[in-house]
Amino acid sequence: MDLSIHSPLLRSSPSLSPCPFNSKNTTLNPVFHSLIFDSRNFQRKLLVSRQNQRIRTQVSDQIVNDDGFVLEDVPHLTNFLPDLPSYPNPLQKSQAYAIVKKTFVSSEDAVAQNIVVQKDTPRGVHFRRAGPREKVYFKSDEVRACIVTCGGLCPGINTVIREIVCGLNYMYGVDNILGIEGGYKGFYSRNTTTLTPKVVNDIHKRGGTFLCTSRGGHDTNKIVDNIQDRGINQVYIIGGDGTQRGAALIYKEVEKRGLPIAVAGIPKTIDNDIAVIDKSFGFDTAVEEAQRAINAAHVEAESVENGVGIVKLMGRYSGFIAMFATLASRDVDCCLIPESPFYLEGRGGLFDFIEQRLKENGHMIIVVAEGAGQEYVAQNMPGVDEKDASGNRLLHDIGLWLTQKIKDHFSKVRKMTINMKYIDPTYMIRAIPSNASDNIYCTLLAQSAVHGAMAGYTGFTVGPVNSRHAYIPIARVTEATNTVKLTDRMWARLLASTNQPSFLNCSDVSQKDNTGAINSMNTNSI
Ligand SMILES: Nc1ncnc2c1ncn2[C@@H]1O[C@H](COP(=O)(O)OP(=O)(O)OP(=O)(O)O)[C@@H](O)[C@H]1O
Ligand SMILES: O=P(O)(O)OC[C@H]1O[C@](O)(CO)[C@@H](O)[C@@H]1O
Ligand SMILES: [Mg+2]
Repeated sequence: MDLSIHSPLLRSSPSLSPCPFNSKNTTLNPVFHSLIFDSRNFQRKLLVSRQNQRIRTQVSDQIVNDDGFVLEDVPHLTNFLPDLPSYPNPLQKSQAYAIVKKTFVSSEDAVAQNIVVQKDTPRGVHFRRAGPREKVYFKSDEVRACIVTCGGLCPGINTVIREIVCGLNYMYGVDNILGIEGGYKGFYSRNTTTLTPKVVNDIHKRGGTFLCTSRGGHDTNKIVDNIQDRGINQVYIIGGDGTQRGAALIYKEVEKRGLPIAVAGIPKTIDNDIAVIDKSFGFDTAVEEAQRAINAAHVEAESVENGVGIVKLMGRYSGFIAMFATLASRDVDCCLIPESPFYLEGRGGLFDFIEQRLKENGHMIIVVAEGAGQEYVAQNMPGVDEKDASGNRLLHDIGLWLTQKIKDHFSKVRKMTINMKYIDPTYMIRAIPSNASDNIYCTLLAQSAVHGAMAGYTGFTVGPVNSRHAYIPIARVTEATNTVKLTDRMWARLLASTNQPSFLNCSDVSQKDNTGAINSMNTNSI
C-alpha cells in the first residue's frame, strides 16, 4: 500500500519535497502517518521563516505519536518548479559503477537520527539518505556550478573542493565549475577562478582553502543577483554555522525568485559545534595535531622541577577538541572547556589540584579550550567586547590569563617555585592538510553533495548521521550548537582519566546541562 503524502499543505509548502516514502514496514494507519508528516511540514515552514528564533522545542512537541516515523525532508527543485524535466543519471553508464550491485539510493531510504532504541521506542526523526539517484534534474552540459568557502580555516577544505570538482566532472561529465574567491563577498566582488580536475589535482595536500575565505560580507540579494547573472545553477557552500545560515538565506531567495538552482551546504568547523551530524571534517586532524603540542608541553614540564605546561586549543563554544585531545593523550592532568565552569581558589579549586599533582608527579599539564573561563578574563578587561566581521565575539586569551594567575598564586601566595610553559598552537592545528581519515570523509561529503544537487535536492546540508550520509534541512543544523554534555559518559570518561576535579556538584551539572542542544557526537553511546 503506497502511503505517500499528498496533503494540500505539503504541496503548498515550497520548502519541502514530495515524499515518496512508503511505510510498508510500519504499523501506522495511513491517516495518522499523513498527519505526522503534515504537522512536521507545518512546523518546518515555521522553522525556516523564523530561523533565528529557537523553536526546536515546539517542533519536537508536535511529534506526538508513540510509533511516529518522521522524515525531516529537504526541499526539491520540483517543489517550486513542478515542470522541471528529469534525465537518466549518467552514472548508469559509468564503467566504475557497472559492478556495483545497487548504484542508486532508493527514494525510500532514510537515516534514523536515533539508533539506540528500546522495544517500544517511537521510530522518531529520519533524514533523507544521501547518494546518487536514478534520475537527475540537470543535463551535464547545462550545469554551471560554483564553490565558495567561508569562515575560519579547517583541515580538509581543499579536499572537499577537489572532490566536488572531480565528482561533478568524473561522475556527471560537468566541466563548467567556478571557484568564488574570498568567501561570500567574492560573489559580488567578481573574483572567480575556473576549476577543473587538473587545477585542483594536488590541492588536498595543502592546508587552508584554495579559494580563500572571509568573514562578514553576506548580502543575500547581491549574492543571488550575482548567481543569476553568472548563470550558475548549482551552488556548493563550504563553511561553519554562520555560513550555513547564509546558505539558508540564499536558498530562500532562490526559491522566492523561482530559480532552478540547487543550493548545497557542506558543514565545516574544527570546533565540531555543528548539530545533528556525527562530527565535522577536520576535527580528527585537529585532535591529532594537538597531540604534538601536548607532547611538547609534557616533555618540557617533566624535564624541570615543578613544571606546569598549559596548552590552549581552539573551541569557541564547544570543548570537543580539548576533550578529545586530552583523552587521546593521557599526559593531560586537567582539561578546561567552555561548557564546564571552573574556579581557581579554595578547596577543590584549580590551584589546590595543581599543588597536589606537583607533589605527586613533579609536573602537571593543563589543556584549555579557548572559550573556557571567558567570564573570568572579562572581569580583568572590562569594556573589551570586540566582534569579528561576521559578528562573532572575539575571545580573550584564557591561556595567558591562566598562566599569569597560576604564576602569581605560586610565587606570591604559596611561595613555591614553579616552571610555567604556555603553548598556543591555535592556528597550527587548523592550518594543516587533513589526515587520511578526514580526507576520505571529505570525499564522501563532496560526492554526497554532488549527488544531491544533481538529483534536484536543494536547501540542504550534507553530513553523516550515525555513520550514514544524509541530506539535512539547513535550518536543522543551525538551530542549535553542538556542545559537550557534562552529563554525557564521554565527559565522565575524561574526568575518570585525568582524575581532575569536576568543579561542580550534581545539581550544578543538571542546571548547566543544558541548552537543548543536540549532542550529535553521540559520545554517550560510544
Ligand atoms: N546569520 C547569518 N546570516 C547570513 N550570513 C551569515 C550569518 N552568520 C554568518 N554569516 C556569513 O557566513 C560567513 C561565515 O560566517 P562566520 O565567520 O561566522 O564563520 P562560520 O561559517 O561560522 O565558520 P567558523 O565559525 O567555523 O569559522 C560570513 O561571510 C558571514 O557574513
Ligand atoms: O581567528 P579567526 O580566523 O577569526 O578564527 C578563530 C575561530 O575560528 C574557529 O577556528 C572556528 O570557529 C574557532 O575555534 C576560533 O575561535
Ligand atoms: Mg561559526
